[in-house]
Amino acid sequence: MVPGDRCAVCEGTVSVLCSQCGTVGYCGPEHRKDHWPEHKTLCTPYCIQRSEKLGRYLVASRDIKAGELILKEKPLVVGPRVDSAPICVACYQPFPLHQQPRCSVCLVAPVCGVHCERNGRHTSTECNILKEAAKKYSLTLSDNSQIVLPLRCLLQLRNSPTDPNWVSFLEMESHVEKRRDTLIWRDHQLNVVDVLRENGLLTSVEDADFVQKICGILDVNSFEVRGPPSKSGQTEKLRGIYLRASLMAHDCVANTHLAVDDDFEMSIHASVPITRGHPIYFNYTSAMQGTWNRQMHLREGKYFDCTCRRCSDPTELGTHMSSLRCVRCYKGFIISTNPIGTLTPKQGSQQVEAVSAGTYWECNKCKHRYHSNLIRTTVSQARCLLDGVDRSDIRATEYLLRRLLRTFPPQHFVILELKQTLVAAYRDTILRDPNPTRKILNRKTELCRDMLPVLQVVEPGISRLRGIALYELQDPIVTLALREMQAGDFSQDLLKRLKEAEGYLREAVTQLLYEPTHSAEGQLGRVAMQDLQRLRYSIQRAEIMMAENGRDHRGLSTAKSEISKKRGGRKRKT
Ligand SMILES: C[S@@+](CC[C@H](N)C(=O)[O-])C[C@H]1O[C@@H](n2cnc3c(N)ncnc32)[C@H](O)[C@@H]1O
Repeated sequence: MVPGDRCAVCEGTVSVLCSQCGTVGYCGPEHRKDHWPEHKTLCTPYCIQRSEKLGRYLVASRDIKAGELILKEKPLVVGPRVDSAPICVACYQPFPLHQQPRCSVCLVAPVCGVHCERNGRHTSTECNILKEAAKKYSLTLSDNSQIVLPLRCLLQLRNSPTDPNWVSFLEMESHVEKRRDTLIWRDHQLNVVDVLRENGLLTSVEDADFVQKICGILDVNSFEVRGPPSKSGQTEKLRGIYLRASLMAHDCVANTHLAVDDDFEMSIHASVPITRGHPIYFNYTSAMQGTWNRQMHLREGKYFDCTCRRCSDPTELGTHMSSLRCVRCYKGFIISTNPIGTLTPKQGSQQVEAVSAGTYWECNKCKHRYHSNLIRTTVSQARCLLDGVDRSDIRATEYLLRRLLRTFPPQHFVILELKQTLVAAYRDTILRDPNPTRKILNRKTELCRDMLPVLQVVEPGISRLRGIALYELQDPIVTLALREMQAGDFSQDLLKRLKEAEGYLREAVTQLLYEPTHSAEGQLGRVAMQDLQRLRYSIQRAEIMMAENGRDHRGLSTAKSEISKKRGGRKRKT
C-alpha cells in the first residue's frame, strides 16, 4: 500500500486505499468509511505524477469509464489571444468597425459600454492602475490585445502574491529558456514588456524576464475558449488558464473530451475507458492535421517533440492521413521513413526545416524513394490551392478535390479538409433548396461516410467531430427515405435505410450530449434528439404500412391462387 503509508484517520498502518481515487490510505474499511464525508470533496479519479519527459501530468487513480466526468474547473483568468482583433476586455465581443470605445473611468481599457464596465471583468484594480498610467503617458490598449492578459496576470500576482492559485500559476511550465531571443520572445518584448515599461506599469522589482515568464506560461498552458456569441452569432476566440486541466499531457489520440460552457467552466470527460495508472491525455493540436503539422505546432508552441503512437507510425495508425499516392507504381502509399525527425527542436521553423530535410519518404509497395522536400512542397501547394478555393462554390471545390485525388489518397488530411468543406457547402444548398436532388443528397452521404473511419481512429470514443459527421450523414439518408414514403413507396430496403439512419442519429446524440447547451454543437445535439424521435415515429409508420401492404399482398395472393385453382379446375375439365 503506497499512498500516505499511514491511515488518514488514526495514523495506523495502511491496509486499504480509497476505492474511488486510490490516493488516500486507511488502516481498514471502517476508517475509510468514517473519513468519506471529509474526503469526498477532494476525491478525484486522477492524481498528479511527474516524469523527466512530461513534467507534471495527470494519471487515472482508478479505472475511469468512457463518458465519466474527470474534472470540472473554472478558469483562473481569461482574455484575448495574442493575435486578437480589438475586443471589449469585459464582454469579449469585437467592436463595431471604426469604433474604439473606452472605459469612462480610466479612459484606457477597451470596454464597450457602462454595462461592461460593471460586469466585474475589468476590475477596479485594473481600472485604477490604467487611470494612473494614463495621467502620465499616452497609453492605449485598444490596438494591442496582446498586452491585456499578461497585464491582468501581472496585476493579480502583484496584489495577491500568496494566493495559492497564483502561486500555482507561477509553478506552471513557461519554457522561458527555450524561448529566450526567439521570434515570440522578441514579439512579447516589443508589444508587452516595452509597452508596460514605457507606461510606468512595471514596478522596480518586476523585470522583463518576469513578464516574459508570464507570457511563456500563457502561451504554453492556455486553452482556446470561445467568447459569448455576438448578435450576429459570431464568437471570438479567447484563451484561458485552467490550473488543473493544463496539467494533462498531450497525445495525438486523446482519451478525453473537453467542453467549455458560456461561463468558461470546463468539463473534462473520459472519451474512452482509461485504466488505473494510465495518463489522462488531451490533444494540444487538431486531430485532423497530419503528423508534420502537428509536430510543428508542438515544437514551436509547446517546446517538445511528440513521440506518441500516432506520430511514430508512418501510416498514422493505418489512416494514411499524411501519405501520398506513389506516382511510380500507382499502387502504394508514399510514407515517411522517419515521421518524428531526428533532431531535437530548438528555435523555430528553421530547425524544423532541417529536420524534414534529413529524411526521405518511400513507397510502401515499389520502395521508390522521394525526397522529403518534394513531399513538403506538394502538400504546401495543395494547401495554397485549398486556401484559394471559394468554399461556397461546390463545382470549383469538387473540381479541386478530383484534381488533388490524383496525388493524395482519399484519407489524406488535405482531402479530408476539402471533404469537410464540401459537406458544409452541400448542407447549405440542401437547407436552401426545398427539393434537393437525389444526386446532391447521395453525394453528401458519401462524403460523410468517407470521414468516419478516420475519425474513429484519431478521435475514438466521445468526439465532437464524429457527432457532427454522424448527424450530417443521417440527414440526407432520412430525407431520401421520407420522400419515398410520401410517394407510397414502402420496401424492406427503405426500412433498412431508415434503421441505419436511426443508428447514426442515436450515436450522434450520444456524442453531442457532452456539449454545453448553448454552444452550436449543444444545440445540434438537441435538434438531433428531436429528429431521433421523429425518425422513430417514421420507422413505426413504415413498419405498419409494410405490414398492411403485406396483408394486402397476402390477401391478394390468396385471392389469386383461389382464382387460378378455379381456372386450373376449369382447364382440367376442358
Ligand atoms: C500544458 S503543460 C503541461 C503541464 C506541465 N507538464 C507542467 O509540469 O506544468 C505542457 C508542457 O508539458 C510537457 N508535455 C506535455 N505533453 C508532453 C508529451 N507528450 N511529451 C513531452 N512533453 C510533454 C511539455 O513540456 C509541454 O510544454
